[in-house]
Amino acid sequence: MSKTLVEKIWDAHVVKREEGFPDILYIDTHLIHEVTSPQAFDGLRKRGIPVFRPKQTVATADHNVPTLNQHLPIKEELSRYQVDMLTKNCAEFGIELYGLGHPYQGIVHVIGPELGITLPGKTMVCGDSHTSTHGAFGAIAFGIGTSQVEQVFATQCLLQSKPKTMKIEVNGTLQKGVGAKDIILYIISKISAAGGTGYFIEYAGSAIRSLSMEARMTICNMSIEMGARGGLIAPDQITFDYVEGREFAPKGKEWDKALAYWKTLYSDEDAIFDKVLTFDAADIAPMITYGTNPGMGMGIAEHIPATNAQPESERPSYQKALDYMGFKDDSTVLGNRVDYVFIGSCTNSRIEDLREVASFVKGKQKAHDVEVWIVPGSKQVEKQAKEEGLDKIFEAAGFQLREPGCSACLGMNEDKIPAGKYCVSTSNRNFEGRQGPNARTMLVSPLTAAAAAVTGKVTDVRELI
Ligand SMILES: CC(C)[C@H](C(=O)O)[C@@H](O)C(=O)O
Ligand code: SF4
Repeated sequence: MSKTLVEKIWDAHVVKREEGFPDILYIDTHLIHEVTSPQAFDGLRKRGIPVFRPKQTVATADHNVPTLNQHLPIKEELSRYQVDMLTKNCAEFGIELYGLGHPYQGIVHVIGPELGITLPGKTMVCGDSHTSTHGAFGAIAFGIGTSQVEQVFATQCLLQSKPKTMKIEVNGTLQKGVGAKDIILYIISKISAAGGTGYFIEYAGSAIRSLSMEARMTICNMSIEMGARGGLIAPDQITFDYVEGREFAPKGKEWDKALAYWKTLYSDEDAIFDKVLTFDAADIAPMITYGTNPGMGMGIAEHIPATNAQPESERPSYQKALDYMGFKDDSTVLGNRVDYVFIGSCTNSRIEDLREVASFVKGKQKAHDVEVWIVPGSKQVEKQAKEEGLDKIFEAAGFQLREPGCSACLGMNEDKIPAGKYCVSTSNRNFEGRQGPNARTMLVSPLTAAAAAVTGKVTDVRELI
């Protein structure tokens, strides 16, 4: 029987299936961080049980870490406590930790791929919604809650019912100045922040196939922002080339064996998806969000949709979102003031993102009243950026290159955007207060963020390249 890619990987991991019950699904890799693991460790302690397969668990400190002076003790008390707890728990339960100061430390969804921990065909979970990022390799990767973290610790399995499948095809060629972030913001703006609810999404089509691994990660990362359980892309030569030689990737005979299996990981020609959507890459412009969920996005030169054009029941919340942002319906955001530019997060903090920004700003200066933060996704990205001299370009432009962590993606550490300020951000969520109480977030691509940094206002990057 023909199968979708999700079905192939899922079925290969079912330990037990019983009619009328969720499957018992084997989990190959469990990633953890300081926010969603403490209660799960406490649960184990209360029950007096160990982590069943600690070698299949990897930990990092990312959400609560400062991005300046990481060698000093963490100033915020709660953050320090969270990070200390993770260190203590990992030591007690025998889990490898890439904590502050470790050369592999970084955002959990950045370090998995770069270390070769993320591989095609795997099942991967983390107590974090953006675990979908790892799907870029053709893995089933999804976020879980803290009680499920405890379940995986104890059994290396999860009770899960098989998701519905959706295929999203993007075909054709992208316009100049348009990248992966614009593709995913465009898709979410078309199907809404709830449009993927209940589905596992496979991204396909020529525009997706032509993307680098890092760009594919940007796409899969935001699957959760349309409510999907996860997103993935069938592995191909681009995937294999990326994985080969990485620290924990299979080597020698193991590599050959793995590769032979990975080459079987695609949706069969006549596989049936529960839903199929198709988009044309040429229709996608540089995107920006104007509201308080990632579905409230538009081409940067368009006008904010009219409140009257919304379904009547949604008008009050639509208007509330625009009020929060200080925007009027049917107006443009082009030229709007920008106070902060944040280039970072598990969506856009990898070396290609930094290179793209650097090549745009080389020889340019940031606008004087804008604060620009570049936060690499990991120590390795930071190191590489410096080796390539990107730090010098950022410095000359007046950008601040900080140390790795989730940073201003969410207000859980010292990096917060002040109330009322506008932040053009390469992160993935623009919820009220996400970047700090009353901060206003506009989600964009790294290139659009770089353009805003240089002009000090919302700018159509197509006019500058
Ligand atoms: C803190 C964590 C649980 C959360 C998530 O699950 O996504 C965070 O990473 C986020 O992006 O909001
Ligand atoms: S960078 Fe942002 S979205 Fe990604 S894991 Fe950290 S807080 Fe969540």
